[in-house]
This record gives sequence, structure tokens and C-alpha cells, in this order.
Amino acid sequence: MDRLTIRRPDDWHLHLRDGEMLKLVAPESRHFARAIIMPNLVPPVVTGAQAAAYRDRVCEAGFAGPLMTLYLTETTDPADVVAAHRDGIVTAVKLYPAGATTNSASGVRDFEKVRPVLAAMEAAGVPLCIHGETTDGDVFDREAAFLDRTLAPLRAAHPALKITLEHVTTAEAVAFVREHDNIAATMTVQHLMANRTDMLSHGMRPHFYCLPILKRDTHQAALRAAATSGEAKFFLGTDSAPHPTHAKEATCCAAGCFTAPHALPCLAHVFEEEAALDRLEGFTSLHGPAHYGLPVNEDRITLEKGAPLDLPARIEGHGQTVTLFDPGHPLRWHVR
Ligand SMILES: NC(=O)N[C@@H](CC(=O)O)C(=O)O
Ligand SMILES: [Zn+2]
Ligand SMILES: [Zn+2]
Repeated sequence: MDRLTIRRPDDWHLHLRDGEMLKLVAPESRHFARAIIMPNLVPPVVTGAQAAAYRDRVCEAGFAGPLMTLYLTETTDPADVVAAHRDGIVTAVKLYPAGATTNSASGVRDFEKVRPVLAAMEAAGVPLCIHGETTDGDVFDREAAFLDRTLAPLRAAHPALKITLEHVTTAEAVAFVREHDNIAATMTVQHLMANRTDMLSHGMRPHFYCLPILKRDTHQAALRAAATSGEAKFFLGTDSAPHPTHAKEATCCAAGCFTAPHALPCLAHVFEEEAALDRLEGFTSLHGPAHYGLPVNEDRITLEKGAPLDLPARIEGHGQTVTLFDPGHPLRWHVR
């Protein structure tokens, strides 16, 4: 097969940042109809009013389908969350364990403190998106530890809360999601395309560094199997997370891979390798809307296989430079 027409994809986990960086990267998600926009700005998006203002800036910068989120803090007002969701300003609430990832300092330290908000969200049908890692212990074990220590009890306390476990990276997370109702998972391009050996064995590759960190090849295989299985619990959230090139190629490298421009060519490559191109549409365009209770997109895109894509190493503009995630081999699929 060298041509594939699918319903237009959505991106269920996207960082667009703000200011000049927003202006540079917003147009790069052009192939996606909608995207869940992450709220980890500095300062974070914590109120409905801030989310509405940020949504306007995103549209102005050139991305027409933002679905906004609120950043959960220990002082989040349950009434504001429920009202912002009811009024259509926000689609979901994002939980960052404090210190787990980029701009997570205002996140949750004491999970008891957010119980009232989670209960209100459960009652009102507001979905919760989770960065699922502990903030201590070995960095390669933090996702699995979070499942046992935090997510299992949280799930048991709020069984009707709709949860998206974001950017899953381990076989343990895949199993956890399969075992529990009302919980689905997003997967990124980099976790499907690469593993920690790719990141660390031929020199250290900062543009492969993100959180949760890439795991060993057996976990990558479990992710690829789940993504291409056709199961509705697994869908695309690119977690495209632009950082200035100087912040990636640095003594202390920022966490995040920039994949928005070529996410679809990368995914077509993966699904073709897994002999599952017929399941790409489910992963990119059907399972996400089903989880969030939204209609699927009506228009379609066509992917074609041809000569290797001539991708730029980096994009530049508005005083910003961002380097693309480079899988290390040619990509032959492109969006027509
Ligand atoms: N994934 C990352 O490594 N970084 C994200 C934050 C996040 O999604 O955890 C970012 O905002 O840069
Ligand atoms: Zn995250
Ligand atoms: Zn992210």
C-alpha cells in the first residue's frame, strides 16, 4: 500500500507554549483538526478565565482547534473547574505531580488536597489527564511506581472519573489501562519510534530526551503492540513539546521532543513496520474522540508513500529556533 486516506487526526496532548514560541509552533500542527492544549505555561493556566484568554492567543497564532485544559493545583476551586467545563471553555483538567516534569512546580504534592476537586469532576463528567510519574526513585521506574502508589488508589476512590494516562511508556502502564474501566492512554511519536538505547548508545541524543524518559526496547515493543492493536483505549497524543534548541543542546537538557511537524509521517512509518496501516485511523482519528465523547472529524487527509521526506533540522522564526525530533532514518510517508 502506498496511499492511505483517513479521517483527519486530532492530537490529544500538545504543548504550544506562549508568546513568540506559540507563534512559531502553532502552524506546525496544521494537519490536526483539534488538540488538547497543555496548561504548563509560566505561570500555569489555572482558571477558566486564563484558559479562555490562552485559547484566543492560540487561535490568533494559527491553530484553529484548541481544546483547553486547566492545571490542577492544591488550591484549585472545584466550582471554577465545573463551570469552565460546563461553559465549554475547558475540555479536561491536567494533573502534574509537583516536580515531575517541565513547569510542574505548581502541581500536586499532597493528593488528599485535590480529593474534593476530583470528586466534583467525577460527578460532573470532567475528564482528568495525568502525567503519571512519581517524583522520587529511579527515573526509569517512576511510571510503574506511580501506577501502584498513586493511580490505583485514586482510581479506586473515584471509579467514575474519566482518566487519560498521558504519554505511557511501559508495559506496566499498558496493562494497567487495559485492566481498568474509564481509563485510556495517549502515546507519543518518540516512545513508539525509539527506546533508551537509541537515546544513549551512539552518543547522548538530547532531542530524544523527554519525560517520562524513553524505556528499554521491550517496553517500546509493548507500546507498539498496543497502539497497533485496534484497541480503543490507546490513541495519539504527540506530546510535541518545543524547547529552544539552546535549551536542549545544553549542560542540563530540557525535557521534551518536538514532533508536531512530522508526527503523521512518523506514525505511518511505525504502523507500516507493524503491518497495521489499516489501524492508523483508529489511533489518530477515532479512539480519542470516543474517549472524550466528541464527534469524529468529517474531513479526511491522504498519506502517500514516496521519496524520503526532506525535513528541516530545525524551524526558526519570531526570534526562536526549535530542533525537530530526528528518528535517525528516512521517512517516506507524507501528507498530501
Ligand atoms: N514531555 C516532556 O518531556 N516535556 C513536557 C512536559 C510533559 O508533558 O511532561 C514539556 O512541557 O516540555
Ligand atoms: Zn507529561
Ligand atoms: Zn506533555
